[in-house]
Amino acid sequence: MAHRPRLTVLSGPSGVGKSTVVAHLRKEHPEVWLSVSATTRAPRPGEKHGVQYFFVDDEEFDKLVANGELLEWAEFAGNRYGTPRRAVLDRLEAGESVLLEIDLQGARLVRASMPEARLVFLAPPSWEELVRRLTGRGTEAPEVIERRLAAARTELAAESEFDTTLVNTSVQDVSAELLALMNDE
Ligand SMILES: Nc1ncnc2c1ncn2[C@@H]1O[C@H](COP(=O)(O)OP(=O)(O)OP(=O)(O)O)[C@@H](O)[C@H]1O
Ligand SMILES: Nc1nc2c(ncn2[C@@H]2O[C@H](COP(=O)(O)O)[C@@H](O)[C@H]2O)c(=O)[nH]1
Repeated sequence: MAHRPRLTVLSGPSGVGKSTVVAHLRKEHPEVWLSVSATTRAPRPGEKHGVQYFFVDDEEFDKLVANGELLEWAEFAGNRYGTPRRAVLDRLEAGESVLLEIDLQGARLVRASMPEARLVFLAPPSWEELVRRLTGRGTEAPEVIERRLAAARTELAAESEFDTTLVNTSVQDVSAELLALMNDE
């Protein structure tokens, strides 16, 4: 019997390894469909429009919101991020599984509008390791790292709102666990 279509939301503090885990999962299982969000954040070196994000300016983001084109959106550490609604609904309606990688505020909004969604929290092995990963990534200025760590304290305190927690000690192990959850009946 085919597994039923499922919306899976992966959240967790900035730097915990969400993108790394999802990239590993999709390399081994290219059939896993990940929603590409819109953001007002500037691209990091190597990021491409339409691949990691749809990079838009404030005016374009305002239009997406005004036209109801976002399933959810949130402001995170000084930038706005949102999930394009149509692409997600098309896949769910076609019976396919969908993966969203979004922040806590977005996860709460999805839970409110689509209670059947499965919410997965990715946790760091320790606070010190989270700081090491976020700092070691080398993509944000020190003041942005501070903002993201402040948000991380709030996100870690909300872990109990999620259906499942996965601890990101090993990228390989946790991506296999995530796939198993997505395929779970
Ligand atoms: N299991 C792991 N062990 C060691 N380092 C890891 C692990 N997972 C991810 N990392 C490293 O941690 C850093 C942050 O990872 P990543 O960018 O995937 O985090 P993120 O949760 O997507 O962050 P953000 O929410 O800010 O986009 C990267 O340098 C990545 O290589
Ligand atoms: N609510 C939403 N959050 C999103 C979305 N896309 C990404 N994110 C989250 O934003 C932060 C920061 O991401 P970064 O790429 O700037 O490091 C992180 O927690 C992402 O998961 C979205 O569409 N909606």
